[in-house]
Amino acid sequence: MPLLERDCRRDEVEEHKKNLPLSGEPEDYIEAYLMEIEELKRRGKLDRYLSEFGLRLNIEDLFFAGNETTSNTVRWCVLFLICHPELQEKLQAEVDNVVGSDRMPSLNDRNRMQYTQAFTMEALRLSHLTPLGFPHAATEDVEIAGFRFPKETMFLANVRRCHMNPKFWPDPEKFEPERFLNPDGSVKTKVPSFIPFSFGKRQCMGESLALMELFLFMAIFMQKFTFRTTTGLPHPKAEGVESITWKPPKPFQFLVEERKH
Ligand code: HEM
Repeated sequence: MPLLERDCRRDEVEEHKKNLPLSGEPEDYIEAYLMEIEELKRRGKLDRYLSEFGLRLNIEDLFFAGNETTSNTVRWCVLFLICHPELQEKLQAEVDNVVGSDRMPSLNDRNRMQYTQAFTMEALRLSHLTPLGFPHAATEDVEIAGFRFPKETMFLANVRRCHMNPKFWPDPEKFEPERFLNPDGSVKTKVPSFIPFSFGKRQCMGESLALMELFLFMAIFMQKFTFRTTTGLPHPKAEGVESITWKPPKPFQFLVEERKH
């Protein structure tokens, strides 16, 4: 039996099973899933799509899809901060104005912290963490724009090309959060050629969660710390590890200084 099938997340699921049967609202995803299995079993309607093995794979998927992506985007954000100390000052001014230093930033502050949101979006654009998205295959023969694609043709979303296309992004290599702001300072909601979470039926399920997390990371970092290079000079260039599937930033050193309010 493959290792994944035998061991993956078994302990978490077994731990949750000790709380069953539950009567009230589920407290987390695992409880909700297990309760649904129980309910379908009771009604004689359990099919092969819901199972404990499926649950364990789902948990593994969520950890994989949500963990590396978000943590690498935070690393990109820190790298862009040390490349652009002047933008870091703008972010700090925004959090100081909106939140101050007596309480932690929260998601309720998000709508009033447009520059922080725009900075994060620009980091997502320029890092294009998944340069070609994830591969998908046609489930049947299709014709698109006059081209015929047989069943099982592999399709890739060219995220890198969309994010670096000068038609949509003048001077595309430049890190410029203002691209994501309307003239009145509000954040743009529909941005053509911006697909960090891909698009269509299989687009990232964690997009809203990721944007919430990234906002909180940036707002809290900027309230509490200043990030600098070890030389005191701006970091020369934000470079990633070049690969067609995955683009984390190249390793870099930095100093974290606590802000005195
Ligand atoms: C900055 C953070 C993130 C980025 C850049 C990102 C990006 C992506 C991309 C490009 C895809 C592929 C979509 C496709 O197949 O066309 C994807 C899929 C997915 N993401 Fe994310 N993601 C992020 C965070 C998260 C988080 C926090 C979660 C959940 C905890 C998550 C869960 C998923 C799942 C479950 C899928 C598969 C969706 C499916 O195949 O139907 N992601 N993500």
